[in-house]
Amino acid sequence: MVEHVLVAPDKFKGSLSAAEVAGRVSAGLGVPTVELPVADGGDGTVDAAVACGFTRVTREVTGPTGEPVAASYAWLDESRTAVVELAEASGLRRLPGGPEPLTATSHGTGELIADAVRRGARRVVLGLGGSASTDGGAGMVQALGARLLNSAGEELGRGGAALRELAKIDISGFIDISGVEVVVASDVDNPLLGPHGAAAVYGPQKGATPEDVALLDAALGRLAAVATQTHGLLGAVEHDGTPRPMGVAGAPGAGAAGGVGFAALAFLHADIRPGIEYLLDLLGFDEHVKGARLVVTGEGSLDEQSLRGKAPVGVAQAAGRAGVPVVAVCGRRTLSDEALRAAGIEAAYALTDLEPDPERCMAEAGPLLERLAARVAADRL
Ligand SMILES: Nc1ncnc2c1ncn2[C@@H]1O[C@H](COP(=O)(O)OP(=O)(O)O)[C@@H](O)[C@H]1O
Ligand SMILES: O=C(O)[C@H](O)COP(=O)(O)O
Repeated sequence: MVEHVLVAPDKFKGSLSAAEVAGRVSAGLGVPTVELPVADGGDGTVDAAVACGFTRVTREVTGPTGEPVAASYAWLDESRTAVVELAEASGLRRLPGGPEPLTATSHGTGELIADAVRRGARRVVLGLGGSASTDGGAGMVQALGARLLNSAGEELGRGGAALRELAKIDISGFIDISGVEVVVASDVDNPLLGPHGAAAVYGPQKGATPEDVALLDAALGRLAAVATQTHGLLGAVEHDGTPRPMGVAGAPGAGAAGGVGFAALAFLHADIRPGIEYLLDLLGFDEHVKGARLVVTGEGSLDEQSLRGKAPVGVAQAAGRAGVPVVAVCGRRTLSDEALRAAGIEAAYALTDLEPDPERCMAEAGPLLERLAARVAADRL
């Protein structure tokens, strides 16, 4: 049998989806390939799951600003697994106008989870990243039946800032998730609070000013404190009687997606896993890499961030375990050859090597990528 090339890229954000990248690379290589578009839990995760055999389920849910949005999750009947990508319902890309750091909500993500649970999900994979909100997952758990109340017993409004008024959480109407395994796939390991927390680190990319960051951090602290006091909150008390949610607030990943990581731990009993590793398992990477002579991975920008658990490095590690060499394609790169080799990537090919004008690189990404892949083939195959 002719050994195949496994083409397993992430998207080039802003120009090509992961499936489009895989298609163009295959066309340019001109040899037998297996295409396995990948994702790390953030934008494009549902698309990657659908490309590897999941069914797309689309629902109208609440967007980050309260406007309705059509959002999808991916569903696999055999294992009754739902892949819910937070960015689909509650992502920056769903903001109809400018950012709304104080009031953006994760509500729609909770609606998608509820839909998957009603459909009979045994496992819900919740992919985090690219969120518009810093609400500690408040909207998500409200959509799942929790009531977040102020001292007058009134339901809190939308968004993170409202949590400053939180006095009580009533979970008597919470959806029954017994028998549902919830796994959070996250590419960040920040805690909920403080200088490395959700508001401080990711608030600014959602439009938060320094004052907003301070306010949101305090509001998230209030959520953690009230969650700790909430009698009967899932996972509220460890076996030895110590309260869980405050500990949970410090857990790596609790600060992902504006604190949705925290809510998933405290309310959904979730396990948090490194996004790309978990997704590669789910997409069957180890099966596909067997017998391959080369893996081609990639993403839009190969930079310092890539080294911190982004898809190409995760792919390179997994391919390395199987003894298969890896090269990467990208739109642009700032990493040196040495840094790439240390991460297990033998060489990287950038569109900007072919076309120095960044705008044309974005606009003509598809045809350029085919040409770039032909270079990879000439060098490597
Ligand atoms: N066709 C392209 N040509 C050059 N650069 C690109 C292209 N597509 C995406 N990029 C660059 O990649 C960036 C997105 O990075 P990417 O790695 O895809 O996502 P993320 O940073 O979210 O992981 C864009 O802002 C842009 O700078
Ligand atoms: O706040 C978020 O959504 C993430 O935790 C960080 O998102 P990013 O990795 O997409 O920047």
